Amino acid sequence: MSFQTNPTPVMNNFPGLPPFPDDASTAPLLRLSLRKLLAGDAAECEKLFMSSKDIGFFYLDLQDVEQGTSLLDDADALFRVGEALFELSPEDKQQYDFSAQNSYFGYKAQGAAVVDKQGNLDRNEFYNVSKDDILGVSGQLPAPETLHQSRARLASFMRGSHSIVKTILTILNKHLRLPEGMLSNLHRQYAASGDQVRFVKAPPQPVDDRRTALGQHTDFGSVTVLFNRLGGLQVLPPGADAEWVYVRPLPGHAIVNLGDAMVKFTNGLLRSNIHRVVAPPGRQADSTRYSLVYFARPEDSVLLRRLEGSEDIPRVMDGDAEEVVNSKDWIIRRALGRRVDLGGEVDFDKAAGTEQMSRRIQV
Ligand SMILES: O=C(O)CCC(=O)C(=O)O
Ligand SMILES: [Fe+2]
Repeated sequence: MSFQTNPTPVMNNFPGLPPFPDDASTAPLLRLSLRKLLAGDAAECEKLFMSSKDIGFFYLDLQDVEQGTSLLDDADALFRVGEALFELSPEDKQQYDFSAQNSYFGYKAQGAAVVDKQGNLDRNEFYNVSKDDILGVSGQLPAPETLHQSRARLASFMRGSHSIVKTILTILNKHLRLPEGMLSNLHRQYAASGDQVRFVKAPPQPVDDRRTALGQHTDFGSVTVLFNRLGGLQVLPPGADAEWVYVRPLPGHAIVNLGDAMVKFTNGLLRSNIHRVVAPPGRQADSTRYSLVYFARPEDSVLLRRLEGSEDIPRVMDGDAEEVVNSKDWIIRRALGRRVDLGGEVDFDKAAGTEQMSRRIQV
């Protein structure tokens, strides 16, 4: 297969879905090429570092290299798996909610979590599939037949996404001037971690009652690779007067963003942007919205704190010292802390991540 060397043209809309409205305000995210990043193109790697510091979100063009097109094929296949998965009856799906066992893998019904301090409930359902389960690092969780049949596809998608995450981490490692391989070694594919695929479904909302489907948050882990097709994802740019803007989905691209772990490792040098999901804009609001996500997280036992070994990473000031938590506990607290169906009181702030730092508001 041959690939062009110029940036691939952007196709604005997904065939078969209503278009994203041209008048919606959108985040000006950079569009990076996976092929160039893999080739070590200096300008492209610099753009990756800048985006990771300023916004913490970018598009990754997957169309110009085989590793990218095969990930796009896997994502297409898994979109179909996601549709079938959520067709199961509510009772069938509920059997796979493992939150009572302190696990965030498996199913989360719509309305099982709060989206804000006022206690409004979410409007999407999830199914979280563990990387360790699919790649044989841990035992297998019970799962619906649809997922059993898709294990090979899930494994391929997980390996492909993980490999892209490693490419990103290696570039960031170099630009941060950390000892060689440091970030990568905290994210070994075959070590126990909270890495997961998430299937998401949000049905169209009533015309007179459109609300936030997924509350504002920063992602809990290191790097997120996201595929969505309808608008609705919004980011909050830095600064006190910032207003929410949409991230326009682009065919052939993943949306990549950094999570809390990267903020903690770099004491705020890299940014994990606050984002949320609202009803899709314009004519898209009447369609069912699906997304597919790969969340890469540090290995379970990794402590989330400033990494040693680079003068470029700001020192933690006296008085700013934070509680040090390992990756596993951090994710459990964040993932389950806003669930309303676990019998306890929900303390919205206790389940927070690096949102406050993400705002970049000087106090
Ligand atoms: O559905 C999306 O576009 C984003 C989902 C998301 O932010 C998440 O699951 O953490
Ligand atoms: Fe997210």
